[in-house]
Amino acid sequence: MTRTTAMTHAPSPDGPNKGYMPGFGNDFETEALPNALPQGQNSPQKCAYGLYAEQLSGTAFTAPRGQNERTWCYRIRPSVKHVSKFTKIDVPYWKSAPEIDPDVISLGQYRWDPVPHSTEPLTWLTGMRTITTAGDVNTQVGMATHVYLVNASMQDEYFYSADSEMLVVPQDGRLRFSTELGVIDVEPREIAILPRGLVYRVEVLEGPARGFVCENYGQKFDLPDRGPIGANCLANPRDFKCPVAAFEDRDAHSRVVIKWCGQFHETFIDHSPLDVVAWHGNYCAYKYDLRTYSPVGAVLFDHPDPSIFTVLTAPSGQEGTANIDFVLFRERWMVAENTFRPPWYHKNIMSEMMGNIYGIYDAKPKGFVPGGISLHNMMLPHGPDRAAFEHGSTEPMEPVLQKNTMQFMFETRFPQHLTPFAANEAPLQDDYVDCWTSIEKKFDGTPECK
Ligand SMILES: O=C(O)Cc1cc(O)ccc1O
Ligand SMILES: [Fe+2]
Repeated sequence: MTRTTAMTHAPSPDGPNKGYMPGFGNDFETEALPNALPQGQNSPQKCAYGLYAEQLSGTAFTAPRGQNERTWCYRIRPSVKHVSKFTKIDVPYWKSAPEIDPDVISLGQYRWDPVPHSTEPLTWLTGMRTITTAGDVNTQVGMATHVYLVNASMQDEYFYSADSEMLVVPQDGRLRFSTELGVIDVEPREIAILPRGLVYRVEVLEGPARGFVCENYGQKFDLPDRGPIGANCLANPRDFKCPVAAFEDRDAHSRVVIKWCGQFHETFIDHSPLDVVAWHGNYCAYKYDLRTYSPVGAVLFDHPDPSIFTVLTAPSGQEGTANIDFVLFRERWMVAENTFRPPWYHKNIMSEMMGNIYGIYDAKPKGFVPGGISLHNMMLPHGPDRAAFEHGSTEPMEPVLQKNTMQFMFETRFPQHLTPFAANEAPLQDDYVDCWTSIEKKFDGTPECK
């Protein structure tokens, strides 16, 4: 995929983008101090303000031009000054693949109530609760899904994941990600993407905060090709927002935690590592407002595959078979005639993890509540519950505005394995499969539709 052009200046903080630069995968440039960014070259002998030049490579140097991502940072100290000796630490609820517990059965259809907020202080690190893992973090394939419960800000504490790109889907509360490349604030109905290797601190703007995370071990999320849909709709590139440069020149005893090959390590330094004064490049953190997603669907009959609602896709190397698809079910008109409009019954080679951001999901009018999760693993049958089937097969075929609805799916080609937390501690609904038990046999050998 070929990327679009550069923003050459930061938008006004009062303009429509309020401190963010619009565009997906753009080659951005931004500076928090005038003329901090060298022009015409990356590595001058001496940088302005005594800054150090440093490259952050998000792809192999030789990745094809359309995929090649890197950012040049002009910073108060090189990153190597932001680490000292590493010590391994325990972050017991944050798991990585392969994590296959012999006592946990992942084969099944599962649904959870929202994981309750905690009364104990929990940060982005201590509040991460892994639900499933898939693939292998060491070979950079697959993913993990998490619920985060955050009610405490990180103070003089920073984090980066060498393992993964993190897709954050808030469901409750508001968070601030102060990153090396600038500040991203997110709330429910928005998402944030934090690239592999980028250092950040997470603060609570409005708590307690809860949401979902997809930790992508593989190739980065990209916009899906639109095929015959054409140049517009679904997620439009200009609605992705990347922060302008912002830096901290602050001395304080600080802890940096690094996730690396599934293990966590800490190191202590005497200053804030968020010291990038200016940067240019196309490897960056960004956010996206899910309300700007323009769904396209069937306008006459039948129910298309849910891939029609893909927001972002992370390729796996096999064309058309994603490591992860991030799919959004949002408000839309249902107009198909002579059609069973809810999702059809289904057995899928891909594994479907779903979360409810708000409202009612048409296949499950009860039980799949905001903050809740469901998992329909590889080749396990699922579909509308009895109430949804009865409604969908008898409702008048008039246009219906499906209101108050926003759910998402992390769909992966790899089977997902439940963590012991998901199986034993999280509020698993023991009776989930009963939602299909009372589906009637309607067949009686006569040809009439029942
Ligand atoms: O609810 C699900 O399982 C997700 C889903 C939605 C849809 O519209 C069609 C198929 C599908 O798997
Ligand atoms: Fe499905």
